[in-house]
Amino acid sequence: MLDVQMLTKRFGDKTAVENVSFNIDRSMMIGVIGRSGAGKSTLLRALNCLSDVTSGSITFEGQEITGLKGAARRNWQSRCAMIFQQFNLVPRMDVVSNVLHGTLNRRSTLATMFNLYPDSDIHKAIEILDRLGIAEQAEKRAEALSGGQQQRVAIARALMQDPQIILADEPIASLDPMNAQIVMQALRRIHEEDGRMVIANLHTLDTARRYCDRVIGMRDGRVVFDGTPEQLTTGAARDIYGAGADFSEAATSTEIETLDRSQTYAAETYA
Ligand SMILES: Nc1ncnc2c1ncn2[C@@H]1O[C@H](COP(=O)(O)OP(=O)(O)OP(=O)(O)O)[C@@H](O)[C@H]1O
Repeated sequence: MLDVQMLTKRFGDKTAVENVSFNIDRSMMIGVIGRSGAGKSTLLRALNCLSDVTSGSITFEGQEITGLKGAARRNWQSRCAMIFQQFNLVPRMDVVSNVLHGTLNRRSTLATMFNLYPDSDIHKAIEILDRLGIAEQAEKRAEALSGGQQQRVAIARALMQDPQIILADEPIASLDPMNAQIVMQALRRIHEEDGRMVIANLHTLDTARRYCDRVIGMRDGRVVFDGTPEQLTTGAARDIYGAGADFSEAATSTEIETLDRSQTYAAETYA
């Protein structure tokens, strides 16, 4: 499906991604982990053709992605929707209109200028919001929603494109543990129910372990780990994060685990 070979991206003297290779042969949920500056965002942006690569190749279902221009590039970008840490919604615009923005790639300039959306698209947008549990927020301005709700609006906007791949760049980094969990569960469901591939940059080890089928660990632009969550031992994590023997996994964990523990505790207490 997705094949990345010897991908390199330099910014002047700085090599952000260096000779990265991996092959994903079926749709799965993949977590990319590593320290700040390891090259995770640069890799995702290259996959989405948001920035040109220095060398190497990316192919999806046999099609070369690197170097795509114009309409071919836009077509690829609509097949692999991107979600960002800061949601990138239009704050003053209502939720449904934000979601409908996901259809921009396939609408005429005139329709876009006059905000003309076919009824079928509006129904689809509401269905997707409903699926993500936020249909009742449809008429509100995006800025009036919580961070977790805004990220679900961003996921809904991505789903409007009916993408084969969802690329999520630190999708939960700005969220509290409860909302982080809701957003990760939404991404997991989208993968399982729709068969879409999800590739998410994650800053926490426990999130990658919990939600992903495969984890790619990056350090200084290179892939230093590629395996299942079970293979991601403390020793492997230490390599990825370049930490010493005193490495503590807790340092790369959010409070999600704590939250789960307290939920289990509550469940046990009230059982
Ligand atoms: N546009 C740019 N110009 C110059 N250097 C850049 C640019 N984008 C990224 N870099 C550098 O490339 C390296 C990798 O950055 P990147 O943002 O991909 O890392 P990251 O793993 O996503 O980190 P973070 O989690 O902090 O976003 C960093 O050293 C960064 O400073």
